[in-house]
Amino acid sequence: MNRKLTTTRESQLKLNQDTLRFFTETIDAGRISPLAFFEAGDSCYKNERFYWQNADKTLTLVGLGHATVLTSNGRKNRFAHISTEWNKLRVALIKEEKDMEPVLFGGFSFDPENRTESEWSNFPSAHFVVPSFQLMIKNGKTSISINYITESGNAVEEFDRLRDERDRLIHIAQVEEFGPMAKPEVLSVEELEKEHYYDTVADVTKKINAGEAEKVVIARSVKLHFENEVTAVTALHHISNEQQESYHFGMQKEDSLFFGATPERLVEIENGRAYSACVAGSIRRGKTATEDRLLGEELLEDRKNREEHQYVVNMISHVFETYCTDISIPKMPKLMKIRDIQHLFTPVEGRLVQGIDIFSLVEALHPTPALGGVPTDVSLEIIRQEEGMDRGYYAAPIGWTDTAGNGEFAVAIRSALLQNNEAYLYAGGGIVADSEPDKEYEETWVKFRPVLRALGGKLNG
Ligand SMILES: C=C(O[C@H]1C=CC=C(C(=O)O)[C@@H]1O)C(=O)O
Repeated sequence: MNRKLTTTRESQLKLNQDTLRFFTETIDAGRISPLAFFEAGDSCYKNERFYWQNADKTLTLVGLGHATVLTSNGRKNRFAHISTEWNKLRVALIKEEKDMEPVLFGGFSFDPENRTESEWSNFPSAHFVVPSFQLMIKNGKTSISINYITESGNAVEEFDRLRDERDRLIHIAQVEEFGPMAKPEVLSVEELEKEHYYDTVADVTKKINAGEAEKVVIARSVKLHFENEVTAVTALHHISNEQQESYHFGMQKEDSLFFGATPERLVEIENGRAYSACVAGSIRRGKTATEDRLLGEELLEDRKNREEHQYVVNMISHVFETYCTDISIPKMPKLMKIRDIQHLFTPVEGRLVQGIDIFSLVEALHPTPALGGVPTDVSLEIIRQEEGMDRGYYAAPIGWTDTAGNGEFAVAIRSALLQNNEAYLYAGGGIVADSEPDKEYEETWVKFRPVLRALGGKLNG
C-alpha cells in the first residue's frame, strides 16, 4: 500500500491548530467485490454501512464507518440544512489530484409532517454520512478512500491508524469467504391493514371525483417474518442479483437496513447538467414476448395511465423550467421494461442554472406526483389522513453527492425496512378519478415482487 504522504497532506496532518480539516486519501484497490467489502465491515461497522449502485452500473459506492453524520429533524429546512453543513465540509477538504471525491450519502424521509408511531422511529427527517472508508467503482476502476474529518491539532497518529484499518478491511474483503447466501426462510406474510387499504382507495377516489385533488398516490405495507435473522449482505446480494436493471441501495442505521431496487431516478447532476425521469403508469409483464408487446402497447394507449403519467411530466418540466436552461423533454412517453412490470417513462434533462445545488433540486422535485399527487400539498394532506401509516424513507429521495457538486438521488420505491427477523415492504400506486380498488391492490403485489423475491417470499400477487 502506498504510505507516502504528500507534502500538503503531511503538513496539514501535523498542524497544531484546532481548525476544521477534511482529509481524504485514495488508493487503487485492484479487483475487489463491493459486497465483500461491505461484509468486511460486519464486525466493526455493522450499523454504519451503505451500498449504492446506479441503474446503468457505471458507479458503485460502499461506505463503512462514519467520518461524520449530518442529520436533521426539521420539517421545513432539512434540505437547506444538509446543504449548508455539507458546504462547510467541502471548503475544509484537503485532497490531492489523484484522490477521488469524498461522498456524502443518505436520504430524506417522505414526509416529516407525518408523526405516526412506526417502525421508522430511529430515522430522522434527513440522515447523511461521510463514510470513513469509501469504496468506489467508477467506469470499471476500483478505488478506496479514507475520509477523516477533525477539528483538533496533530492528526498524524489517527490517520496512520485509519490506514492500517483500511488495509485490514481490504484484506478481509479479498481473502475471506462470505456466505452462505441462501435466501431467507419466510415464516409468514402479514398484510397490514388490507381492508383499510381498500377503503382508502375508495375514499380517495371519491375525494378526487369531488374535486379535492386530481391524483393521490396511496401505499400500503406487508410484513414478513423470518425463521432467522436476515443479514444485510444477504438482502443486498439477492436484490442486486434479481433486479439487474434497477438502482440498488442499502442504508444501515442502528438495527435496521433500508434497502431496495428502484427503477426511478429523481435527479442526477453531472458536470452542470441535470437529469430526471418521469416514471408513472404501470402494467404487468407478459408471459410471452407477444403478450408482453401487446401489454406495452395497451399501456402506451391507456387513457388513465397516460393521465397519471402526464401529471408527473408537467411537474418535473415545471421544476426544470425554473432551475435549468436548454431543457429537453420528449413529447411521448416510452416503455421502461423491468423484470416484473412495465412503466411509462419520459426522461428529462437540462443545463443547471449556476449556484443551484443538488439539494435545491431534490427539494423542488420531492415528491413528484409519481409518489405524492396533484396538487402536491393537498395530496400530502390526504395521504397523512388516509393512509394510516408512516412511509418513513419509502418513496423518498436516497442518494449521494460529492465535493465537486455531482451526485444522484433515486426515489426509494420497491424497498423494505429489514429489522432482524422481520421486514416491512412498501408499495403504492397513483389513484385518479376512475381507479378501482381491486386493480390497485393487484398492482401493489406486482410492485412488492422485487423485494419479496429477494427475501424468499412467495410471489402470490
Ligand atoms: C408508488 C410506487 O410506484 C410509483 C412509480 C411508478 C409507477 C407508479 C404507478 O404506476 O402507480 C407509481 O407512481 C411504488 O412502486 O410503490
